[in-house]
Amino acid sequence: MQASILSSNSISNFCAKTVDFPPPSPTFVPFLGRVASSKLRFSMSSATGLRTVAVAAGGAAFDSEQDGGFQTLMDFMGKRGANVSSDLVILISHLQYAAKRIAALVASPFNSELGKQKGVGGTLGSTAGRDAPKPLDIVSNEIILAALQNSGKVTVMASEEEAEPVWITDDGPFVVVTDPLDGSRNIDASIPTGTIFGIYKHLVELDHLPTKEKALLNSLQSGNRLIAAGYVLYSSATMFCITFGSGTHAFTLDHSTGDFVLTHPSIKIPPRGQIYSVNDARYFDWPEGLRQYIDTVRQGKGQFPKKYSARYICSLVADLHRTLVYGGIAMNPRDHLRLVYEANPLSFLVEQAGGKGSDGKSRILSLQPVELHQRLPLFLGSVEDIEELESYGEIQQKVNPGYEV
Ligand SMILES: O=P(O)(O)OC[C@H]1O[C@](O)(COP(=O)(O)O)[C@@H](O)[C@@H]1O
Repeated sequence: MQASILSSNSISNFCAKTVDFPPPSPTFVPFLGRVASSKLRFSMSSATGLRTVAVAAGGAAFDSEQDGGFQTLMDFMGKRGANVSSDLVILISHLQYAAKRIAALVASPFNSELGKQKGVGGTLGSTAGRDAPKPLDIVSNEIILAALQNSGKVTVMASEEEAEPVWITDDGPFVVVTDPLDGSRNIDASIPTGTIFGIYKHLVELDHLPTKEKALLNSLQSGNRLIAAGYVLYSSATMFCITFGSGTHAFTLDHSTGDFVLTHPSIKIPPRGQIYSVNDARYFDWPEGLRQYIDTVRQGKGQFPKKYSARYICSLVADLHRTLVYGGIAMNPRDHLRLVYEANPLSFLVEQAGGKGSDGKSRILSLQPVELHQRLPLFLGSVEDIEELESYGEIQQKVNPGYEV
């Protein structure tokens, strides 16, 4: 069957070609869905009939014939786009291994039994003994911690699942903050979940302090000191989305090889979307400004003269991933999400994609964390949508009655 994959009015970078569909090489498949939004170009090759040329971050091109059809996360870090230190390459390679283990865990037929044991047997306190089944977020925490330990590159890990930062080794060059399995409350319904992480430099100037103190201060660095951040989305595809401070790039897990393959180079969030994402069962606890904004865009009476749509998965990584791809706002206006583990890493990713991360008043990355598990309102998304929302004044929800669901 013949199909034209690109029309003549497509982005000027692309050459419109008629190719065999499905393509002769199955290795091409992961790229097909990205053609319109990425910087991939296609040209005909006499040998394979189809050749892929992609322009990665920093403009470095790779060629499918020379690279076997893909650019993996390891290729990207090692030689093509990110230009990161070998220490960071080692750390990320351990993190991607952890991500694959968690992806297998959340997809396991046995996970629902684990998930029901919330609050039992984990790091935060055990009442059922060592052999008790553990909830998935605790198991995920252990997987991440093991990966960081095995990397030899991490001094301290601060995790949403640990009351205190965990000191790992004195001479690791990095500090890692993480929410090992966000959205796990949805796991029984097979709704997407995600891992979030941020990477800072180890502050050697604090080395003289007692361990507890230096562990805490290393973990409380402001988001504008992040050197890398990412999330892993466990959904219909497992995606590893990362920034090293020069663009946001997403890689999709190829289950046949175990590689994360670059599918979304240099993500650019649309400057305006038409989607808002919020738990609007809380409408009557919202301040007037937020209610007015939502009422306005719902009716198509905002700065963008079309009615907005609502999407809310209640899984932050999934809600943000959709927002990066389609634009709009992903928000939680109450003091619920954590500055250190969620807001900072995700804001770094959003800013590197051209968007904004705000607490409704200030830029997230400029905030100085004062507590490890500090919570705050979070608004992430397209620049124009966030600015319009902020123009409504009070949008932070102060009433936080501790919802059960
Ligand atoms: O209950 P709300 O306010 O809708 O919050 C839902 C949010 O909480 C989360 O489940 C995170 O909560 P936890 O950090 O307690 O796991 C997000 O994934 C989701 O976006």
